Amino acid sequence: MIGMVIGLLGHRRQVLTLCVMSALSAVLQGAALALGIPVLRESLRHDPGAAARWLLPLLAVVLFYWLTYAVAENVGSSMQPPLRGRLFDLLSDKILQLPLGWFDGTRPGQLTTLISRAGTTTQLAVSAVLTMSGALLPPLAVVVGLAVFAWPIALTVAIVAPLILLVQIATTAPTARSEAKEAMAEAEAGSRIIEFTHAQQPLRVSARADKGLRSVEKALRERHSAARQHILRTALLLKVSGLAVYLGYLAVLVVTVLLSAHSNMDAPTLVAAMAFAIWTLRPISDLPGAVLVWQSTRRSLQSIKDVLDEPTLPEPTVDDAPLPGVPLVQLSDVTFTYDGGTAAVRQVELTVPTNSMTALVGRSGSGKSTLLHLISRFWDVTDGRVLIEGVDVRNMSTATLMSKISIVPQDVYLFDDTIEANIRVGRPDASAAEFAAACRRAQVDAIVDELPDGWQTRVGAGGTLLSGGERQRVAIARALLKDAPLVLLDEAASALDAHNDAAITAALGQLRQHRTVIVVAHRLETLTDADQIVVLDDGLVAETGTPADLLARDGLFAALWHERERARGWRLTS
Ligand SMILES: Nc1ncnc2c1ncn2[C@@H]1O[C@H](COP(=O)(O)OP(=O)(O)OP(=O)(O)O)[C@@H](O)[C@H]1O
Repeated sequence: MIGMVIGLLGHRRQVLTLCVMSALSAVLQGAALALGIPVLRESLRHDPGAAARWLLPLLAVVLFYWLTYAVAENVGSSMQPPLRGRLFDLLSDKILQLPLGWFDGTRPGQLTTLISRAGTTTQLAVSAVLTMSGALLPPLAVVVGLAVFAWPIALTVAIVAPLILLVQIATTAPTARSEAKEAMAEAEAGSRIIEFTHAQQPLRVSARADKGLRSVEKALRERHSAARQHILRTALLLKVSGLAVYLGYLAVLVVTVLLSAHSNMDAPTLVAAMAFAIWTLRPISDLPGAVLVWQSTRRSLQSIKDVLDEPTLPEPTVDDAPLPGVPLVQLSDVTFTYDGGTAAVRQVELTVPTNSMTALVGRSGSGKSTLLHLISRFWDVTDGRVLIEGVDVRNMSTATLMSKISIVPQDVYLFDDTIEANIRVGRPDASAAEFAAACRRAQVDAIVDELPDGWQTRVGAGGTLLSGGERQRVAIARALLKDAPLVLLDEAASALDAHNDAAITAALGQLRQHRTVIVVAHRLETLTDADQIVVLDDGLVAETGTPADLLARDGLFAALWHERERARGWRLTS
């Protein structure tokens, strides 16, 4: 684990100083106790002079012990903030480098748990070093001391102590397993509770709230049973290891009795040796707890290491220069397969002329969002090339690529901050006039008029104070303010209210005036307004053309169009 801490977090000198000082102080603690053996023996012999002669070295060892322990503790506590800081730095740097696609699914939840536990992990790693050395080394030093005065008793301890350790190791392994199982059950129960709170609306609408509750109850029951099993195993471990230690005491007593009968060792030597031998076995009972802490800290460090080892997308050292006069976006023979899945998009050819609007259409799962993600390099293509201004996105730094793209996702995430701060994320140094113009064009000022504190209204975590359509308008204002040449927009799949629908149509109209827009289109207005429609079917481009051409062709687009038209009760008039 020490190598892992150094490998992950550096601070080699402090970590090694901590280990050396902890080990030294533990050995000195044992030596101080070992020096107590002759003091006790000479006192029992009523020879205070001889006993006093041992007191001076004893005092020197105690002082050194105190000094090294103080240094170890000081190093341990003073290295906590830098270790924790380094861990947060590493994790946050990694978050910035990980491909955006990595954050799909359950990973953000796991990352949150890791980050929230990171502080405790470094603390536990340091205290595990102190506890382990304190439990192991002093008994060893005392055994060496015992060997000088009463070797048969030292030999007994040297045989009994490893046996006690073996018993403890045998009982610690299942306890470690039950601890890991409990941690997993706890994480699962946490996820189920979060899911249950988030899914209240659909659950109640479908009158299935009890079903959601049942899954929470099941997870809680499993967590309860895992916790119970862990408590039982821990109790058993403590009892069995306690019993092993008592049997060890008994062995020392038996050997002492045998020595009193069959050896010429005097009573003071026997009593002193026996007392310290019994003491030697005591700290061994602290070991199981220390080993459990050691193992769980190791597991936490391993999870952190796994995240840090996640592959990042390669970054070029120098960006390729954009080519003049080429279409803004070109996809050439693009195929992409998610880990372990089948190809989500296949052999896609797509040209998006500068300052045009391209609408991606297709049934659910046909690959529309995947195409948007590949253009913004959430992932690298499996085959083919994505070109922006004629440059392969793999030959562009993330900063350059992101300066060219604004993304308006379907589920817009807003920070728990004011509405103004959320829009200014697009371009923090925008002037007041630029900010006002972007908000007007995205029709956000109409939203703000209704809010209690105007632009300074806080929108809540994720933006829950606003409706989905309003959040998209805020994201469009961000995109207008950022002024990137390419806007990738994933329209909300669910129907918007009439007011938001009209506002989004107007905002999109503003966006497309000076920018290239690629939109995953769910609304008929967007389809009518698009310069080009690309219809995807099971990852393949099935049709490409203007809305009128495709309707005339009466193929997949026409079928999708009529489905949506029926759903809205609309009819194409132009
Ligand atoms: N992160 C992922 N890991 C694995 N498979 C994925 C992932 N995201 C999407 N897929 C799969 O890739 C295929 C294309 O999905 P994609 O989300 O691009 O389709 P879509 O047309 O945007 O669908 P929708 O309209 O429902 O959003 C689907 O089969 C989907 O299950």
